[in-house]
Amino acid sequence: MIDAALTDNDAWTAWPAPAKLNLMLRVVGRRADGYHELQTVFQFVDRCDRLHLRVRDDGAVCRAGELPGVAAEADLTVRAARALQMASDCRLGVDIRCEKVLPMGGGLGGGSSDAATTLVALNALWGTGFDTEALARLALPLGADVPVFVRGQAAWGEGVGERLSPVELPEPWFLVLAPPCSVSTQAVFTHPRLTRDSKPITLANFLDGDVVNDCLPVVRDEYPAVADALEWLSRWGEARLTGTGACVFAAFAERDQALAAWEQRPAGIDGFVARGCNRSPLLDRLDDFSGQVERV
Ligand SMILES: C[C@@](CO)(OP(=O)(O)O)[C@H](O)COP(=O)(O)OP(=O)(O)OC[C@H]1O[C@@H](n2ccc(N)nc2=O)[C@H](O)[C@@H]1O
Ligand SMILES: Nc1ncnc2c1ncn2[C@@H]1O[C@H](COP(=O)(O)OP(=O)(O)O)[C@@H](O)[C@H]1O
Repeated sequence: MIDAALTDNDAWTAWPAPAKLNLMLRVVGRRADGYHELQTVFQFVDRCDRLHLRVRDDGAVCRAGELPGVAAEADLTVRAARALQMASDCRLGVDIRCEKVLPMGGGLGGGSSDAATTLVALNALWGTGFDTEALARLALPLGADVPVFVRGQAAWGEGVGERLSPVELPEPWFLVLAPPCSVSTQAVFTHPRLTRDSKPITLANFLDGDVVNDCLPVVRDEYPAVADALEWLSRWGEARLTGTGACVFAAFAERDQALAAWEQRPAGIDGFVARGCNRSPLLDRLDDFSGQVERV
């Protein structure tokens, strides 16, 4: 258990929950339960939601603040905290405030990342002592994308995204555009025209430039705002869809190039420029925190 000085009084701690990009995504099959078998490459970007956590000694898990359209009981941060409590018999509780920066339902995995950050941060704050493997197992029932955020390393993913192998990739700058529409992951995966039998590829094929996202044709046809954003972005480089969208992105060697493109964006579109990272900012924060605890 950590020192009382770090859990006392108004001791809020802040933790980053970064976005991910799917640098490619192939749908290679469908399981009996309806879930799809994927091949994907995850990389983080240094654009993050910020979670504020304050340990409580009464065991309650309370959300402080609102998240539009998400009831407290459905909030992935609350569900993650409860999952950790159940797995550990921990008697401590937490107040959770999420400073939302990432667009919701955009394929950037913000909700999944919030859940992963809650698991990792509370494991440290509550002193529950799970290792990364155990936390990743707790993460999967919360969502297919949660384990990669717990592990915090860019990864080649298979299965529903839970079979992960760390990869070292170039870390370019990305211009990410968030078209003004929301795409339902479930609607894409149940779409009759979704390709579900892509031939599996290898990491070497991906590194050689095979960066197809099988969800793209369906999403582009059904969501004109995504089609427009892709068309505009393709002036600057290879325009890709992350996950099931709606966000699209392109890579740039230099930050200034990405910012120059961003300056010329079409009116009414949101987005940001961020750096690709193979190591999640969450791991750096965890190292800082652990160093702090050791010094107390
Ligand atoms: C497609 C991906 C790629 O990274 O990203 P997003 O676009 O959502 O960010 C993920 O696999 C999404 O993961 P996540 O958003 O956690 O999905 P879940 O909540 O587990 O599933 C939402 C719904 O999508 C369908 N689903 C999801 C994943 C998958 N491999 N096959 C599916 O058929 C299921 O119908 C499920 O009910
Ligand atoms: N803390 C949370 N942050 C964002 N979304 C959440 C959260 N908790 C639950 N959700 C739900 O998860 C859905 C998917 O969110 P998100 O991870 O942002 O998108 P995506 O899965 O497309 O990358 C949201 O539309 C919302 O209903």
